Amino acid sequence: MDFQTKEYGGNSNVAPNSDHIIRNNGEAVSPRGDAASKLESPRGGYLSPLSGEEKKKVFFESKFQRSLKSPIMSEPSAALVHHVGHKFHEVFQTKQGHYMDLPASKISEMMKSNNLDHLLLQNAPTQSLLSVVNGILDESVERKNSEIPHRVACLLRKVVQEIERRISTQAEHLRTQNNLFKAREEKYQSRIRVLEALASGTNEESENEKTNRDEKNKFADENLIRLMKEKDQSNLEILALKQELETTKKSYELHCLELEKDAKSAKSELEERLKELEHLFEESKSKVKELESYSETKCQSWSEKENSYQSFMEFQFGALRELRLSSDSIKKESLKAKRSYAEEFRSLGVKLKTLADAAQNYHSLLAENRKIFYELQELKGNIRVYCRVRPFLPGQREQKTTIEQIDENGELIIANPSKPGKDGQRLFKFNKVFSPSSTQAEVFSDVQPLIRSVLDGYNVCILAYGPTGSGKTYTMTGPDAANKDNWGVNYRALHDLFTISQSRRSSITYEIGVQMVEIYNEQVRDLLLTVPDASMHPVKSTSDVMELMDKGLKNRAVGATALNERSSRSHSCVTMHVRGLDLKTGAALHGNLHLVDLAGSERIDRSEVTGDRLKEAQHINKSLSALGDVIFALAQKSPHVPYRNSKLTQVLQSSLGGQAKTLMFVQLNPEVISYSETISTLKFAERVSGVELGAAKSNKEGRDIRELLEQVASLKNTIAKKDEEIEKLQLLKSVYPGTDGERRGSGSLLRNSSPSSSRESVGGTAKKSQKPSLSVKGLGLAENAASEHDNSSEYSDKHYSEEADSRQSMEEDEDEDEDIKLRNDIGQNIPADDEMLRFGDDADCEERLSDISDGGLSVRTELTDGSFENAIFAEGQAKSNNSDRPGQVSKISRPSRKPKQTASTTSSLSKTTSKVSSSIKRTPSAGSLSVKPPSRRWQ
Ligand SMILES: Nc1ncnc2c1ncn2[C@@H]1O[C@H](COP(=O)(O)OP(=O)(O)OP(=O)(O)O)[C@@H](O)[C@H]1O
Repeated sequence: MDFQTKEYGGNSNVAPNSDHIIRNNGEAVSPRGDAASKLESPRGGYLSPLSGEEKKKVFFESKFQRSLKSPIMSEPSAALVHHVGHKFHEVFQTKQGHYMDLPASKISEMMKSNNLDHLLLQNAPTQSLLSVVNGILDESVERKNSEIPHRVACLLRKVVQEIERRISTQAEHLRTQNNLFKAREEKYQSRIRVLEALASGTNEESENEKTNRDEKNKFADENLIRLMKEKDQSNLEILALKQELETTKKSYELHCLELEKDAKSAKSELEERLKELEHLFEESKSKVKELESYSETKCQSWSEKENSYQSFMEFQFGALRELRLSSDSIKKESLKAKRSYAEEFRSLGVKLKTLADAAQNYHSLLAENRKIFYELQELKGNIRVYCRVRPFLPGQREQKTTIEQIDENGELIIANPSKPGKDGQRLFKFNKVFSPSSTQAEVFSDVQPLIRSVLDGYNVCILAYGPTGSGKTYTMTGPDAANKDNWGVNYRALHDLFTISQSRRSSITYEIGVQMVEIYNEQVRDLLLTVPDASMHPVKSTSDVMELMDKGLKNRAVGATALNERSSRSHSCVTMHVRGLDLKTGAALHGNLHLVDLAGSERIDRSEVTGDRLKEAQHINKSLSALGDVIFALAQKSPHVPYRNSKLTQVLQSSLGGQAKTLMFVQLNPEVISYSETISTLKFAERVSGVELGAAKSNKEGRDIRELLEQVASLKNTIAKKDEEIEKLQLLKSVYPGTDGERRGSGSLLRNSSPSSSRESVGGTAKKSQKPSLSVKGLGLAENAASEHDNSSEYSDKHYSEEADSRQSMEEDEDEDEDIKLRNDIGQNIPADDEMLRFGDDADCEERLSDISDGGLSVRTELTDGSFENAIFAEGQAKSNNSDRPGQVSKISRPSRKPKQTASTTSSLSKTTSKVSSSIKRTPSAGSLSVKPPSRRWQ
């Protein structure tokens, strides 16, 4: 039975073939799926315009195909058929043509209704089943015995049963279809009948109507074709959509697979994570457990601690209670003690007040006493000596110094670099010592009162003495291109003079003139003019003076030495002449101010000079030596002072020996290399500070010396009274220890003041003969000395009369002869470069003023054999010794300046003197006698 052939029987385009099956989409496909055997669809690309019958057939066929696809047909879908058929062939044709050899197990498996092979059987295409049947039958035919094994028979039966089942199903379906067709046919028949009736009823209709109907039919046919086409189109679209759906399904499946894969990997990941988390959870659990146990132990220990603290606190509270009790009692005790202390303090306060009052009294007395002492000093006229130590210069590498100590009270300790320790130290005392750090302003502040006294009619002389490069010019003038801050004494003094004179102009009118000379190689030169006479320049202001001074400084002879790059090779002297007129009283006054920058006192061997420089140095040293002689003579109160020995001493005569106020700056180099120079300079300075010039006297009219002496006497009485008071205060203070310093101070002051007053009575105010001795005409320096007699002379009158000159020169000649003799006798003709050292050498014999009392002076002379000899001079006695110079204590132990009184002619000298003289003979000079300054001796 070939139902498919039957179905396609009417289609001329399709060759009915039992090897073809109908697919779901209506295509006839060979069971092998061969594309070449693909049947062309009646609605395919070969579609031609169909007749009405053909259209009906096509319509029918499509319906039939749909019914074949319906679930009534047990034929599986084309894809399934293809798949299952393939599988089915695999099962049965693994050994082609050997159905008989199929294993029994396989066949029995296939028999089982739930087995896969059974399913294969059920779903296999009918053609395949038939080919199996045919195959089996062919095999049995081929085999001679035609025996079919039981298992194959069973299989055959099964296959046949399946075919039967299908056929019966198909038959059933066909019947149903047939019935359906019949019903439809009837329906169409009735319609046809209706149409025929209609057609017969309209036979009479006109030909036109027939044409119309034909047209309508034609139109309907066309519509049908169009619809059919549309339908085909729709079918194609549906097919495409289906295919699309298939591909979408596939991609969806793929996507699903991917998703599934992702989900699987995510799942595995999550599972791993979960495992990890579980692991962590486990770990945390164990940690929590650990922590719990730890906190438990902690809790235990804390509770233990709490207990112990509790007990400790209780103990502490107990102790605190006890402490409070004891502190209360201590408080009470302390209050008691406080009260008693307050009581004691009160009484102490009362005592202290008494003491403070006493101290205040003491201090005022002290200040008063000091003032009196200074006044006395001024009246006494000692040459003031200020020492100034130069700092190390920039670039000076050697920083070792000989300056061991500088005290405010004017003490200076010099250390010998070759003798370390106390043994190598030497103490000097001056009015003031300025350290290297002292400023120009500080230095000037100590000079200022002297400068001011010039305007009151005093003569003032300020000298700078010291070795080369020690800062003499710096102190007097200032450094090169100095500004106001580092102006030296000169500029400041002049500035001060002008400032004060201006401030006093309502009561006194002043005229000021300036001179500037230098002494170079024993010649006096005017620095302001090129002529030898010193010119006097009236000046109106500081700037006038500064201009003149700058001019003068430029003219000054300077040269380089090994010790100083720009060494002053001359002594320079700036002199200010001040004349004042009191507008109220009509009194006239005149004062002079000498500002002297001495040439450097260098050792020739150190300065390494030759030729002209050597000559300069020799002159410088000679003049300084002459200055030393004058100082020595003044210190010794010698009746003869050798001013005439040098131009320098002549220029300074009035300042050194007159009633001028004289201040000497002793400049020191701090370097170790300058040690011997320093010592020599200091020894010289020491001598200078011991020189008494007598009371300074103002060159004011109507002022009498006697008044001053009376003043001194009354001052002495006042000092004596104050001393008594101080002694009383000291006694009072000794009751309250802790004020020793003051007591000591007072003591020292007592020691200073008392002998000075005594000494005053001896040394007193020596009135010295004043001789105008300067040969330089018009210099006016000697005017100071002659001022008492010269008040009426005109300011411009600078010349002394011929008569005076000749008289003076006779006297000077005598003095000079005497000096030369003396110098020859006592061996002073030592080399000029070493002359100043005469004052520095230690004497074998030392004269000490051991005790000074009001009535006289006791001189204690240390003899060479170590014994001492005392000589006491009363004021009268001294006077009788030297009627010209009352109170002078010269020639006690000093060898006579006369040749007959020297050590070589000892016959006229006393035993003591001869002893001293013989000791002096052993020293190179008479100047080696050491006369200590009063300030040092009295300590
Ligand atoms: N107090 C000081 N502060 C700073 N520098 C100083 C001081 N004293 C001196 N000097 C410097 O030391 C050097 C030498 O000083 P100065 O020329 O004044 O010495 P001097 O004693 O006048 O020398 P000479 O005798 O050779 O003329 C200069 O350069 C100077 O500026």
